[in-house]
Amino acid sequence: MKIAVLGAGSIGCYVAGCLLASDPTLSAANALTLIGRQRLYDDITANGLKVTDWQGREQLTKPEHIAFSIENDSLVDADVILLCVKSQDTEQAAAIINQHAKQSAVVVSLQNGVGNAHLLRQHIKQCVIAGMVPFNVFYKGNGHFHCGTEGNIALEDPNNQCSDIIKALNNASLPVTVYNDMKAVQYGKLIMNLNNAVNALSGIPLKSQLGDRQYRLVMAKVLSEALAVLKAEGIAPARTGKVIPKLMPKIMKLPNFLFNVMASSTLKIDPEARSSMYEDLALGRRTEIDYLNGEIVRLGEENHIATPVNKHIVNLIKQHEVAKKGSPHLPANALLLK
Ligand SMILES: NC(=O)C1=CN([C@@H]2O[C@H](COP(=O)(O)OP(=O)(O)OC[C@H]3O[C@@H](n4cnc5c(N)ncnc54)[C@H](OP(=O)(O)O)[C@@H]3O)[C@@H](O)[C@H]2O)C=CC1
Ligand SMILES: CC(C)(CO)C(=O)C(=O)O
Repeated sequence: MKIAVLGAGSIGCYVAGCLLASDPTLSAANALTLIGRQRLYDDITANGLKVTDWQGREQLTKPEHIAFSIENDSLVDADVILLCVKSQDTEQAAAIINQHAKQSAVVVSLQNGVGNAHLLRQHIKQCVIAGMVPFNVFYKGNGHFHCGTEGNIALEDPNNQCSDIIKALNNASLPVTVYNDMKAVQYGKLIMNLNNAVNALSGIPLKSQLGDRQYRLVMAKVLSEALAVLKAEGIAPARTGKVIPKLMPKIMKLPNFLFNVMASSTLKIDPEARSSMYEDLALGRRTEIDYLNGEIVRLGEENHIATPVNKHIVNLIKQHEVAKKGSPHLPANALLLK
């Protein structure tokens, strides 16, 4: 099996680093190629790929064992394409797959957002598998990618086309759970991802942000709006972490001492972890806001349900995307409409 990671950033490099470190035959057979940008090409071909996690994983793959390409035609012989670009780049990635990949390749979307697999199916002929990555990965520089939270990768596999990649991921200690109803899983993850923007605007690590009741009260409002909208759409988001989505607003409202008791058993999170949207603001990149809180605003409009807090958060993120000055470090009360 030849694997290509299209969009080698935080998730792509972490997954690739775990796969390469766990199976030396992948690099010996040139069976895993990362396709990404010059910036990470320069870093990884100089420093190698180091993957660590909050539970003590520490694996290094040396530069000479890594195939990193900035050319899209490196997709040509891939049997499995792990698609790890941001949602706003999916359509362009589909065009690249159309141009360069084999018809028999299986394209696995490891992206956040609920529409990527559907969009891919509209544009490419290859088999598309919807996936979901529950854990957080943060790029620390010098080829180092750190995973700061827990969880199994979720995949669908209706026609048993993923057994080899699932085996490889499991072997790399990236356990996979196969779901029949990925739509519910993706909406469950969307619910979790509504915190990405709050975290990016706060500018503090996820653990500190969730430990602060004022930010949690913002999240309670964001989540209540989202759950009302999904209910109107007839979507029951699956539980993707330890907490049932519909209980989340209540949990967010708990006083600190009760929240901390609950979090100590359900929320395993590295003190340094931050959302991918924080990283996007920090690096002056476009964020996925339109596909996360923006999706709730869109569904709210379709169902005539007001989503003022999500709307305000979408506007704030867009404002700070344009400013390109990183996180604005806003206090919680600035995330609520006056
Ligand atoms: N980071 C995290 O903790 C998590 C992220 N996710 C999801 O995973 C997906 C990927 O996120 P993440 O890894 O953080 O994103 P990154 O931005 O770190 O990685 C994506 C990389 O792909 C590059 N890219 C985009 N288009 C192409 C292309 N056509 N050819 C080659 N490279 C390309 C981007 O470059 P450029 O910046 O120049 O566009 C970027 O370097 C997102 O949907 C995200 O929501 C899911 C769970 C956790
Ligand atoms: C932090 C996490 C894991 C959940 O919100 C995430 O998906 C992201 O950073 O994009």
